[in-house]
Amino acid sequence: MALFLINRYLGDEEENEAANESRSKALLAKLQQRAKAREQQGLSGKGEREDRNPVPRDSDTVSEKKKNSALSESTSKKKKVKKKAKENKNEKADIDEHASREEEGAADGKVEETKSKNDSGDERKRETDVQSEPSTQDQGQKPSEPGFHILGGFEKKTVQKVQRVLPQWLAQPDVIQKDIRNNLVPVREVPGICPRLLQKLEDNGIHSFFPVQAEVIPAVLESVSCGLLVGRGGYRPRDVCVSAPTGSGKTLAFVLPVIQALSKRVICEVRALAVLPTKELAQQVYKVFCSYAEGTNLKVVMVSGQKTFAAEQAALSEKRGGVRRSLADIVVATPGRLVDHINKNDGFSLKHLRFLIIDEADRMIDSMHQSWLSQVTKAVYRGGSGSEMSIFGRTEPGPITAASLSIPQMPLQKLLFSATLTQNPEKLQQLDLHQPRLFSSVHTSGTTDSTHTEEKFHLPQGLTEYYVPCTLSKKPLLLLHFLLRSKFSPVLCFTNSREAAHRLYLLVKLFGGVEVAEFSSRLSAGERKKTLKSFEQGKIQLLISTDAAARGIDVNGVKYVVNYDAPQYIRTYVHRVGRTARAGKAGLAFTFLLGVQERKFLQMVRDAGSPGINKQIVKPESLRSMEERYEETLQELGKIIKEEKASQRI
Ligand SMILES: Nc1ncnc2c1ncn2[C@@H]1O[C@H](COP(=O)(O)OP(=O)(O)OP(=O)(O)O)[C@@H](O)[C@H]1O
Repeated sequence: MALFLINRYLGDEEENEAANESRSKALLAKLQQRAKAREQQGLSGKGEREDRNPVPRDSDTVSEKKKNSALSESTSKKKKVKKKAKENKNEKADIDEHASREEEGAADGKVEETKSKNDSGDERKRETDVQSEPSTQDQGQKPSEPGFHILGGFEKKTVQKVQRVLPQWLAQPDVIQKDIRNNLVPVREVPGICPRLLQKLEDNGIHSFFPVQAEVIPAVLESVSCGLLVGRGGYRPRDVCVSAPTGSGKTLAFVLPVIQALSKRVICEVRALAVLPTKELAQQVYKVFCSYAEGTNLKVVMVSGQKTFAAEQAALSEKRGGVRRSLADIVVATPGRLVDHINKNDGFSLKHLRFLIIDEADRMIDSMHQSWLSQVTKAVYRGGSGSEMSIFGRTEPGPITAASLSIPQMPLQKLLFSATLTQNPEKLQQLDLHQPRLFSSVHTSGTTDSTHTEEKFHLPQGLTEYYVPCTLSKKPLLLLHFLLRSKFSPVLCFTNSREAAHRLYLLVKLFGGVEVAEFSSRLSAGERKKTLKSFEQGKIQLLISTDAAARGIDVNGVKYVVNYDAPQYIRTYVHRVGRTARAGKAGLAFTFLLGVQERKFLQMVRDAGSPGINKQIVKPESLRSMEERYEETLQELGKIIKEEKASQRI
C-alpha cells in the first residue's frame, strides 16, 4: 500500500483520464497477453527443436561423464530459458513502447497511463515532456524511431521570460516633479547660489526655479563645495544624468552651477565643455552661458562651424612670446567641429577640463560613431601618465587605491541632459559614467517584462494632444483650414523630409493668405538663423520644418505644433510637440494621421505614457470652399517643381 498519495498535475489530460483509463487498461491487458503468448510460443518452439534434434548419445560413455553432461545440459537449458525470458521481457517492453507510440496521436494521456505501470518516474516524465510537445513534430523534427529510447537532454524546455533588471541608479532616480506651475521654488530658497547670480536671475525676470533646476543646481554645486579638485569626502564627484520634459528649464540647470563653480578661477583654461548636436542649439546654449557669465572674468567661446576654423582658432587661444594662452573658460561646441579642433588646433587644450556637459544626451549617444567622446577623453588625459605628475597632471581614472588618492588630480565630471534620456544601460555604458546619479521625472520599476521594452517619457503638463484623421490628398487643405479658418498662429509644422517641407512651403505660398517660411538643410546656417528670428518676432505665421527644429529649439510663443507627417519614433514625437507648451505654458499639438497609420501611432503614443490624445475631426464640408483654389494651386505647383528640377535646385 502506498504511504503517500502523490497527485500530479496532468494538465488537460486529467479531464479525459476517466475515459482513457478503461481503454488503456484494455490495451495493456492485450499487450501483456500477446507478450505471454510469444513467450510460451518461444519456449514450446525450443522444446520442439530439441526433440527434433536430440543430442547424439554414445552408449559407451562413462556414467559420470553422462552425469556431468546431463548436469551441464540442464544448466545451459536453464540459462537459455532465462535468456529467452529476458529477451521476451525486453521484447514486451519494446512492444509496449511501440504500441504506445502508435497510439500517441489517437488518444492523449492513454500512453501516459500505460507507461506509468512499466517505467520509472523519470522516464515517465520524459515521455510526458516529449508527448506534450507536438510542436517538435510540427516544426519539422522527426518523431523518434519506435523501439529506441530517447536519451536525456533533448527534450524541449519552456523558455523562461527574462526579466530586465535596471541598475539601482536607473531604477531609483531622484524624482523631479513634472508639474512646473505648482512646484516653483523661489530662487532665494535654493541653497548655495551666489548673490551675483541671484541678482542676475532677478534681472532676467526669473524669480522662481523650475523643479529640475531646484533639484539639479544644488547637487552640482555640492560636488564642487570642496573645490574643483575633489568631490565630497575627497572622492571623485559623481556624474549627473537628468531626464526631464521638454521646456522644463534644463539649460539653466547646468549653466548656473558651472558658471558659479568656475567664477573664482585664476588662470583661464578650458574647464567646461558643452556639446550639442546642432549649430542652432549650440547658439542657443552659448547665448545663455554668455548672459550669466556677464560681470565675471569667464570667457565663453562657441565652436560650431558658424565661423571659419581660423576665426574659431583665434577665439580659443593665442600665442604670446611663444607661450600658448587659452582665451576660453567655457566652450560650447558641436561634435564635428570639436573633433576638428582637438586634432588640428595645437592651441586647443582640454587638459584642465572639469565639466563635460552633454545636452540632448540620447541623440549624442546615437552619434557616437563620430567617436567624439573618446577623442575628448584622450585630449583630457593627453600626456598625463609618466613624468608629468604635478597637481595638473591627469591620468585616466582607474580603481580607487591609496596610491591613486595620494595625488589629487582634477576630476572630469559628466553632466547629461535630455527629455528622452535612454534607460538602456548598454547605451549609457558607452559614456563611461562614474557612480552616476539620475534625476528623472519618469519613474520606472526596477524590473520589467522583457517583451514590454517601451520607454516612458513625460510630456509637458500644459500640452493638449490631438490627432486628425485624414487622406493623403486632403492633408494640405487641412493645414490651410487650420491657418485660414481656425486662425492658428504661430504654427510650427513638421514634415518627414526636406523635399516634403519644400513642396508644402511652395504650395501654401502659392495658395496665399499665410506668411510662411521653410526651415531645413536646404537653407544655409545663416538663412536658418534669420528665419528662426523672424518666426520668434511673429513675422512668420507658419514655419514648415524638418526635424532640424524638432530638438531643443526654444522659440518663444509657439502655440501650435502640427505633425503634417506623423513621426515614426516616439522620441521624435516627444521633441516635436515639445516645441510648444514650454516653461509651464499651454500649447496644442495636432498630428495628421492616414487611416493606415492610426492604430500603430496611437499605440506608440499611449505606450510612451501620453495622458491621452484626442480625436479632432474636420468635416469635408469645411474644406469644400477651398477646393477649387487648391486644384489651381496644385497645377501651378507642378510647373514650379518642374522648373526647379530643371535648374537642379530641388
Ligand atoms: N526658472 C524659470 N523661470 C522662467 N522661465 C524659465 C525658467 N527656467 C527656464 N525658463 C525658460 O523656459 C524655457 C525653456 O527652457 P529650456 O530651453 O532650458 O528647456 P529644456 O528643458 O532645455 O527644453 P528642451 O528639452 O526642449 O531642450 C526657456 O525659454 C527659458 O528661458
